[in-house]
Amino acid sequence: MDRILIRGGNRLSGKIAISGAKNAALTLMPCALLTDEPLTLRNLPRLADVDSFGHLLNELGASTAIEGTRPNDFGRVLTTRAGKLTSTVAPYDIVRKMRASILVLGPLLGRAGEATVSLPGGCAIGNRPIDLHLKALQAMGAEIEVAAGYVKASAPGGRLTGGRFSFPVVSVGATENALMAAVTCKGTTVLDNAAREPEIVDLCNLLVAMGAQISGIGTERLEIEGRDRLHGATYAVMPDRIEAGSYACAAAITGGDVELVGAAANDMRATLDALTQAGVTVEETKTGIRIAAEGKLKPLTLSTAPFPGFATDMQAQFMAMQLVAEGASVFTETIFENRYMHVPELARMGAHIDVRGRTAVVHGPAKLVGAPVMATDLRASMSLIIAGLVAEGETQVSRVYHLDRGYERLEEKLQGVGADIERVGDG
Ligand SMILES: CC(=O)N[C@H]1[C@@H](OP(=O)(O)OP(=O)(O)OC[C@H]2O[C@@H](n3ccc(=O)[nH]c3=O)[C@H](O)[C@@H]2O)O[C@H](CO)[C@@H](O)[C@@H]1O
Ligand SMILES: C=C(OP(=O)(O)O)C(=O)O
Repeated sequence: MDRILIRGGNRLSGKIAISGAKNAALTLMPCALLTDEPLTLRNLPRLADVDSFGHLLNELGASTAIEGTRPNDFGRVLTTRAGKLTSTVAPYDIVRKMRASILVLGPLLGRAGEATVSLPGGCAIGNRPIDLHLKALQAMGAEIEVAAGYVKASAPGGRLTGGRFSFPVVSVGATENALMAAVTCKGTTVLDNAAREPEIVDLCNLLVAMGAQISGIGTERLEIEGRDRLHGATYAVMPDRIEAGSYACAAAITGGDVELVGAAANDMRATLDALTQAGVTVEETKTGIRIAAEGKLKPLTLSTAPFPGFATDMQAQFMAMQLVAEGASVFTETIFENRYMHVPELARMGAHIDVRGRTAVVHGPAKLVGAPVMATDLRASMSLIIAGLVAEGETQVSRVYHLDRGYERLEEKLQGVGADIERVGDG
């Protein structure tokens, strides 16, 4: 199994190209199931999750063609055509690899009037139930049964009907599933307390490009007028705000000066505000965002929240960055119940972090020393890389398949700005 080796101490400087967003790609790809015409997505990142989603679409009868498969290509173009669905079953073998597979439920039900999707189960960061996905679809008339590890859903008479649903908790995935079903409904659907993440806006914009009628885009109330038919479209995936934020933390911890080329500042204000509060210079440039750090970082108090709040997907990377800040930083994780798995691994490198329930106190500054550490989930893995950039000696990160789910060519991008980092195989 591959490992990543980092020898700490290099200051990062230069430019990093930001890839298309994983979490947008994974909700745009299932939209191909909503039409018999081709859907072309540009700026698709080269990631394990994107490949798994392509396999799932093919399993359902779609044909996919990817351009830009040479090793040096960034931003692939994927054309998917689901002319005729040959199956409405998303099997366990594929779903277990990628939780986002649950996002075929809404579009399959909308287009075919039926869907059978394996329950995604929990994952390292929490239980992650899907009750709100199901309740939102039930509000559109879906009949749902959960048995033997599968969700079996059908639309009476073959078509969903518009309904009203208010999410008791903000859920990105449930809002996405509800939207993709609502665009096919007979009549109007109103979704209240909907998620407002930029990836939801990206999804709405694609659906509109496919002929959907949605008002309230970017707000917590979405009103969707169902359509008899959607058509194909060509659409570019938004830049990855979490990848950009991760490299911002990497640059800042090394006292570096890096331009995140292609990053969209409006999608990541809470991240940029937190960097500014830590004493990092954040400057919007013509082509992206410049991150420059000098001197000691200041401690932070951060609490995760749905957008526009501070993203849970940025918590681990900020925690790593704050290891070198002058004083105690306080983190509160409000979205997922088990998202501090990086803490014991960071402790192996010399970090002092106290966890009490949802709160973690980071006692900085720590003297970090390289160690063998284990990646436990995607963003936790990135926090180990960030700490490794300033640790004395060599840090070895194992289980790098977590990183490959969400960071396109991580080593290459970090090498390009001066990091001493490489991937090695066991053989
Ligand atoms: C592929 C993708 O886009 N993943 C993102 C998505 O995950 P995902 O869509 O799974 O996260 P949600 O926004 O749904 O989860 C938010 C909270 O709602 C709870 N919940 C969710 C659904 C449900 O039916 N019932 C329920 O109780 C969850 O347990 C969690 O506590 O948003 C998360 C929150 O920003 C991010 O961390 C993930 O990176
Ligand atoms: C938690 C994440 O992803 P997923 O929902 O795909 O597990 C993430 O991107 O940080």
